[in-house]
Amino acid sequence: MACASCLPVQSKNMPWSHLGLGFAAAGLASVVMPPTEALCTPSAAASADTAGGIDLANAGMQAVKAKPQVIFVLGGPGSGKGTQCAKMVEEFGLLHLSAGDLLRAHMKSGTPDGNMVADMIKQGQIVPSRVTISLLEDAMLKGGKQQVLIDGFPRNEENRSAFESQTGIEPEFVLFFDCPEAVMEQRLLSRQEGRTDDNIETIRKRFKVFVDSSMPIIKFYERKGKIIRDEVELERERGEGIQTRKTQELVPSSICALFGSMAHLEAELARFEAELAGSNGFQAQHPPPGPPGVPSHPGPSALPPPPHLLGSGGAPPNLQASQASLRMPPAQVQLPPPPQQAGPAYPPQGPVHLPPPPAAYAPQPYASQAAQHSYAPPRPVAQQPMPSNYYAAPQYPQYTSGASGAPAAMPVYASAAGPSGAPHSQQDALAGVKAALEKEANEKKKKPPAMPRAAGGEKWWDPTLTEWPENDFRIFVGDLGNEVNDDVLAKAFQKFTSFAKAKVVRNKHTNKTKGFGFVSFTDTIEGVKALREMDGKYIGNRPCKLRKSTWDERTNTQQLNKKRKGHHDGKPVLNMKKHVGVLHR
Ligand SMILES: Nc1ncnc2c1ncn2[C@@H]1O[C@H](COP(=O)(O)OP(=O)(O)O)[C@@H](O)[C@H]1O
Ligand SMILES: O=c1ccn([C@@H]2O[C@H](COP(=O)(O)OP(=O)(O)O)[C@@H](O)[C@H]2O)c(=O)[nH]1
Repeated sequence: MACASCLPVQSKNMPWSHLGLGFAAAGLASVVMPPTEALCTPSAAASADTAGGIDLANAGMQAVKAKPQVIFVLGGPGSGKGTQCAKMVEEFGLLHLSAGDLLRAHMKSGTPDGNMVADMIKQGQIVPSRVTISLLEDAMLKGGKQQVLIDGFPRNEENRSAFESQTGIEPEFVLFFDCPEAVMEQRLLSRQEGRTDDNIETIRKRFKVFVDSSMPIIKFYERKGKIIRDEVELERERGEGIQTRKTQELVPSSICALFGSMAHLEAELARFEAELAGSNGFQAQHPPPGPPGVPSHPGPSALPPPPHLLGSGGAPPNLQASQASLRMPPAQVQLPPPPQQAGPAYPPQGPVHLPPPPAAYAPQPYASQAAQHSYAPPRPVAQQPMPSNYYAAPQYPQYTSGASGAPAAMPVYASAAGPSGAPHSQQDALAGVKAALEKEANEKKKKPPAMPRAAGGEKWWDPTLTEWPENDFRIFVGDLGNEVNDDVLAKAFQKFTSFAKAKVVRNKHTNKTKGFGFVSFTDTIEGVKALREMDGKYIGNRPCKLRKSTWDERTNTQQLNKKRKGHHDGKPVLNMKKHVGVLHR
């Protein structure tokens, strides 16, 4: 909570500017997010200036207002804003404020405003800005965090401009969950949170309001280059309607870029430059020159370790952990030969060659973290031998994109930014994220062959089908209890000598079993025998239901395409863009 004396000033006019010199400048915004009240005391502000032993004045840093860094999370009703925000909170420890939730809480206040809000929500209308913004402002102050996700706001132009003028805050970027209405409708109708607006009549009104009033906001931020769009990929899953995915890969890249660009990388770079231009002369700070003929170069930093390496005194545990999981081995930055004399004339100029990081350091997509607890433990960082003419740049959270581990943009040293090469704005970070996403999308296109699949009138490519033996006889096993896993299923069928593989199908997001699986046999006759013998037998604590899997009939490209009207040449015409499925049935 903010200190009492500051609060009235804060929530009215320029609420954040009095926070003054700050932790953002200390490079700690990305790592340490002290509660607002801590910053309201001169001593706390002073200690923030030197937190982690970094002398800001000497590092040549400028004071940065400690305004919250805001990410707007937008999308139609039911597009998954709340769901994905919860994941981001878990991953990055951000403050999540749902405008809708705040309004719903306000509804219960029984005040005239509260009653008005209740009516408007029931009608799917947008509540006047003054109400929503004051709720958001209060919640930001109370939340006391530097990075804030604002979910479901702004919903129209009036919301947007009022927020900006009232708080002085512009979003760093805007996550937009682009989801078809049919999917949103289905989700809202089964959301079952007892909301007065999750009925078909209001849902339709909300869709219209979204298109008429909120889409212009998306367009506005698109023009400013601030939109990060997450297009929903559809995937039909048995018994669970339409599922979507993808955000898990995109969001960490975006947030990572935000953290990186906002403060962390700037601080790292400032330290790096301060070191190079330091009054002691860089020869004194760096290791002895390399072998004859090899120009000497600056070595590892003599300055304090970067904040994310400070240990328990630094970041809150969730941030430490998530940053650790995003961390990469030190980049090797090839520097030009140093000048003859030390001094400010030696910031590194020209291009910097950053080798691609090993895939092992890619942040794990949420999907693969499903079975783990909130925070992935830091993975060990294998140090590579470093040639003597390389400089080990300080570690910082690298921009990696999703499971591919491909390096996302490196706006720090490589971007065409200011004279120091530092990223000057979130635009750089955003450009980095976009480049990373494009790269990732391109890499995905190049991914190893998947098998074509068709179900429910849709056709797509499914890479998981390649895990199975070729030309096998496969049985669909239904009615499995929750206790049946791959091992239990395998044990039930292992007595058949040509048994090859058993797999229980699980929800990618929750890892919960879907109650069915597949068993594969390399020999058809044995497969048929297993099918006859095992149908209705207990596996775990329930009798199973078996039938021959017809997956192969749906994976023959030529067959599929021949069936498709107007395509008789057998060329693949499946739409690969839409689906990356996990299931087969
Ligand atoms: N990827 C997804 N696949 C299937 N259902 C989802 C997905 N994301 C969210 N949902 C469900 O859809 C409903 C709406 O999601 P929610 O996050 O509340 O949307 P919003 O905040 O945009 O209105 C919730 O019941 C949620 O559990
Ligand atoms: O900034 C906001 C956010 C929400 N709402 C109201 O709250 C409802 C629910 O919004 P929420 O974001 O909770 O849910 P969504 O409709 O996106 O699922 C909306 O239809 C609006 O009536 C509003 O008026 N202003």
